[in-house]
Amino acid sequence: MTQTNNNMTVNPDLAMERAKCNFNVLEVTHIFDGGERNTLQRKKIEDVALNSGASKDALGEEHMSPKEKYENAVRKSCIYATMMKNELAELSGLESFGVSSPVIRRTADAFFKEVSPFLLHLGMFVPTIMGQCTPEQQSYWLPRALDMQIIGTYAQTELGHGTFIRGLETTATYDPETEEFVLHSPTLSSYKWWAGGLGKTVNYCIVVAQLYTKGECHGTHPFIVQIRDEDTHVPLPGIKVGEIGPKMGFNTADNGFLGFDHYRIPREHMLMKNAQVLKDGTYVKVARHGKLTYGTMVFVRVVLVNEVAFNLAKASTIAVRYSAIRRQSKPKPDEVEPQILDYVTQQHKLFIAIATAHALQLCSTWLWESFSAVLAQMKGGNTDTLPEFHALSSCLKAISTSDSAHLIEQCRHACGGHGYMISSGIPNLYNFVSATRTYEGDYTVLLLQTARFLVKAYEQAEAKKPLTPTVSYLAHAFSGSRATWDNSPDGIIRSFQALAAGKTAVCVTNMRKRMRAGLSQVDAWEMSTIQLVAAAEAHCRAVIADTYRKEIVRLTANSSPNVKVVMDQLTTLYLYYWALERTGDLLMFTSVSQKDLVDLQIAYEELLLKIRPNAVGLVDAFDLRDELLHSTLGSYDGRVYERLMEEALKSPMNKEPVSDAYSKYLRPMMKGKL
Ligand SMILES: CCC/C=C/C(=O)SCCNC(=O)CCNC(=O)[C@H](O)C(C)(C)COP(=O)([O-])OP(=O)([O-])OC[C@H]1O[C@@H](n2cnc3c(N)ncnc32)[C@H](O)[C@@H]1OP(=O)([O-])[O-]
Ligand SMILES: Cc1cc2nc3c(=O)[nH]c(=O)nc-3n(C[C@H](O)[C@H](O)[C@H](O)COP(=O)(O)OP(=O)(O)OC[C@H]3O[C@@H](n4cnc5c(N)ncnc54)[C@H](O)[C@@H]3O)c2cc1C
Repeated sequence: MTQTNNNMTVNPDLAMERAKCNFNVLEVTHIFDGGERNTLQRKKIEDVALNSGASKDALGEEHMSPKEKYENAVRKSCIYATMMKNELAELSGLESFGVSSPVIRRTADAFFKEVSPFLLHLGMFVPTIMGQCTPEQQSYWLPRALDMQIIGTYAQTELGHGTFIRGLETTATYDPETEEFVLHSPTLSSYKWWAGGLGKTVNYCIVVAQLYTKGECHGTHPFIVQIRDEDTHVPLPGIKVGEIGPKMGFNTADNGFLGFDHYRIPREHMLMKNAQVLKDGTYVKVARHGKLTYGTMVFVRVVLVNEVAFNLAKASTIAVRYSAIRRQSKPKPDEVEPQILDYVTQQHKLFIAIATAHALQLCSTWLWESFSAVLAQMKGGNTDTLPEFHALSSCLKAISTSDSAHLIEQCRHACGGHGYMISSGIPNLYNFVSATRTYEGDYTVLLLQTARFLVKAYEQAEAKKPLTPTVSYLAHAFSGSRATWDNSPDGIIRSFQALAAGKTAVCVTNMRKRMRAGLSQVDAWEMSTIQLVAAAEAHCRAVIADTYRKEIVRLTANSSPNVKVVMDQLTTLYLYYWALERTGDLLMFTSVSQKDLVDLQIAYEELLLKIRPNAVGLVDAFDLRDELLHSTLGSYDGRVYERLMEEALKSPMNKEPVSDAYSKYLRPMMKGKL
C-alpha cells in the first residue's frame, strides 16, 4: 500500500495511475464545473453539507424495510432542507438553474442512494408556481413553498394516460355560484398516478385537469390543490390518496395515486398566468402560444440533461477506478496479470462514457443558456423561438437520458460481477437514469416531436425559406450530391449533419410516396415513424457533436497544452465512436469509402491508447467525493476488496451464525421430515 500526502492509504495501482497522469487535473475540473468560480462555490457547498456527516446512515438503505427506507429518506430530506434554508442559502447563489441549482441537487445525492421524497417539491412544484402563476398568486404561494411551510408535487400523469396529455380525464368544472372548481376523477383510469412525494409526504399538489366552464371544455390546465390537512396531515374529505408500491428504483420517493370525489377548490387556485376563468365563468386566454402550460415539463427536460451527465460522470468514475485496481487474466505468461483497464475492449467500453459525460455537461449549459434567452423573449411577448427550442430540448432530453442509461449499464458490464453489487453504486445509478428515459416525456415520443420540426424545416429549406440556427444545415440537403467525407473533427460533424438531412429527406420522400399511394397524412406519418425517430436521433447527435466540439475549443483557448490535448482527444473520441457506430448511414449519405472506415477504426484504436495513461486523471477531474459516489468499487483510495468485505459483513444475514431457515425448512427437508 502507498501513502499519499494526506495520509490516506491508496491502492498502489491507483497511485501509479495518478503519478502517470500528464495534465493538470484541476484545470479539467474547472471545465466540467463551468469555471474556477463554480468549482470553489461547489466545494464550499459540499464542505458545509457533507463534513458534518449528517448524510451518512448507520445501516445502509439497502438493508432497510421499505417503511424504514422512506422514513429515513424523509428524516434526511428535512435535515437537507433545513441546511438549504440556513447554511446553504447564501452559498448556493441560486442563479444558474433557478431553484434547482445543480450543485445543491448534486450535493443532495450524498444524502440519498435513491431519491428524496422532496425531489418534486423543488423540481416541479415550485417551478410551476414560478412559471404558471400570476404575480399575485406567486406572492401568496412562493414564500410558503420556498420556506417549506407547504410541500408539493406535480400530479399530471394518470393511470390511463401519461404521454397523451390532451387525453387526461380528471375534470375541473367551474361553479360560478360558489366561485369554485369541482375536481373529479370520473373513472379508474383518471386517477393520478406516479407523482413523487404524493404517497405520504406532500400536502399540496399541482393537478393538471380538463377545464370546463359554461358547459365547454378548454383543455388541460394546472391547479394548485390542498390534499392533506396542514396540521394533522390527514387526507381531506373528497381525496383518495396513497402510495403506488415498489418500483425498479425511486423507492424512497413515495410516488403516489390520487383521486377526487367532487372536491372543491377556490377559483383562485387555478394557475392563471396563461389562461383565466373570471368570476362569472368566462374563459380568457392570456398566452400567445397554446403550449405554454407545458412549460414546467420543458424546464425539467433542460435540467435533466445536466442531471444525467452528472450520473454518467459518477458511473464512469467508479468503473475506471475499479478497472485500474482490478487485474485479470494472463495474456503474456511471463508477466503479471494486467490491470483490466489495459484491455482495449475495456477502454472502448469506458472512455466513451467519460467523453459523453463532458459532452452532455457542456450541452446542458448551452441548452440552459438558450432556454434563458427564450424565456427572456417570451417575457416581451415573443414566442417565435419556442418551436425550435421545444424541438431541441425534446431531442436532447431523449438522447442524453438514453445514452447515459446505456453507458451506465456498460460501466456495470465493465465492472464484472462486482458491478452487480448494490454497494458498487452502479445499480442505483442505472435504476435512476433508466427512469429518466421515460418520465418527463418518453424517448420515442419526444424524438417524434423533434421530427415534426425537422420535417417542417426541411420543407422550408425546399422552398428556399430561411431556417433557424440548429437546422440551418438542411439547406445543403438540396445540393444533389453526397456530402464529402473528411475525417477531421469538423468534417465528421458535417457528415453527421448530412446524415440528419439525408434521413429527413428519405422520410419526406417516403411520406409523400405513401400519400400518393392513397394513405392519409396521419397514416403516412405513422408508417414513417421508425425512420423519423432515426432522423431526429441523427439531428441530435449532430447538435451534441457540434456543441461539444465548439465549447471545448472555446473553453480550452487559454488552457495549458496538455489539457488542450486531452480535451481534444476526448472530443475526437466522441466523433470517431459515433461515426463508427453509424458506418451504414455514412456509406448511404456521404462519400466515405470502405478504406476510409478501416482507417477510422485504426485511428480510433490508437486514440484509446493515447487516452489510456490519463484515464484515472480524467475521472478524478470530475472531482466526485466518496460521499456522492456511494461505491465500494469507485472510492478515491481504491480499497475495493476491503470495502466489499466490510459491506458484506454489514449484511443483517450475517448477524446469526445459523439462519432460522435451517431449523424451519432445511433440516426437516434434509432429514426427510418435511
Ligand atoms: C423526478 C421525476 C419527475 C417526473 C415528472 C414527470 O414525469 S411529470 C409528467 C411529464 N409528462 C410528459 O412529459 C408528457 C409527455 N407528453 C407531452 O409533452 C405532450 O403530450 C406531447 C408534446 C407529446 C404532445 O402534445 P400535444 O398532443 O398537445 O401536441 P401535438 O403533438 O399535437 O403537437 C401540436 C404542436 O404543439 C407543439 N408542442 C408540443 N409541446 C410543446 C411544448 N412543450 N412547447 C412548444 N410547442 C409544443 C408541437 O411541436 C406541435 O407543433 P406543430 O408541429 O403543430 O407546429
Ligand atoms: C420514476 C417515475 C417518476 C414519475 N414521476 C411523475 C410525476 O412526478 N408526475 C407525473 O405527473 N408523472 C410522473 N411520471 C409519469 C411519466 O411522466 C410517464 O410515465 C411518462 O410521461 C410516459 O408516459 P406513459 O407512462 O403514459 O407511457 P406510454 O405513453 O403509455 O408509453 C408506452 C409506450 O408507448 C409508446 N408510445 C406512446 N405514445 C406514442 C406515440 N404517440 N407514438 C409512438 N409511440 C408511442 C412509448 O414510446 C412507449 O414505448 C413518472 C414516471 C416514472 C417512471
